[in-house]
Amino acid sequence: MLICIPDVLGPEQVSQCRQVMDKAHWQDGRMTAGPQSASVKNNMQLPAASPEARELGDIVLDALGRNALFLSAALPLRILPPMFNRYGVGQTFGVHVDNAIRNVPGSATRIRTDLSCTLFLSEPDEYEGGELTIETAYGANEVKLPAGHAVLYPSTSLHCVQPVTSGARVASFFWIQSMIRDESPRSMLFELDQTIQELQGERGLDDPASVRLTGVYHNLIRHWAET
Ligand SMILES: O=C(O)CCC(=O)C(=O)O
Ligand SMILES: [Fe+2]
Repeated sequence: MLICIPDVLGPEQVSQCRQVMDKAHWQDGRMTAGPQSASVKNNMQLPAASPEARELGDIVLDALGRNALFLSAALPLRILPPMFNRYGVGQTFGVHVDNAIRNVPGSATRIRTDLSCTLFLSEPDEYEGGELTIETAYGANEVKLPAGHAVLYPSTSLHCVQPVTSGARVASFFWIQSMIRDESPRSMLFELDQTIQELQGERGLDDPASVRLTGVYHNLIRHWAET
């Protein structure tokens, strides 16, 4: 399942991020890639330990923690510190799958990457190309979203970033270990949660059928979740 999450950051937060990124020192993106992805990766990144990456990462994490759609879709257990990338003209990231396990920089903690997320920080009219192409069972999806919007997709998917042919594309990207390891139960829980919220909107929070369904939702989480 591929989910677009609008307005993770508002316009002021996007411009705050952009100002910090404009002044930051960038490094070759291959520094954080495994051997297969390094061979197809050609972009720039903010060093993970840099003050800029930490400052911006906190803004993104804070926004994610308040985003009901993100929380419902990802059911996050751990989120890796957000990273930031830039593709100038001619830069691209060829087809790859993200590493299954990643170390949290500067700690012994490792996370399993269940979900990958790109939060767009450039407006679509600032660059040509640069679509994030995600392969799904139903074909390839090309994703290019307004600045401040994010796409969440299973880390099991093959994906690539098309070459940028004019302008530059900046984004935040990060990985999530979900409380629900597998895509299929996670998607069902998301559907159920969204449906319950719709029912509650129509019938009120104390509608008996919605209350029973809310019970089912939590009991399924109890059944499936790793904490
Ligand atoms: O830039 C993007 O949208 C995705 C980056 C990516 O796939 C990666 O760093 O593994
Ligand atoms: Fe990737």
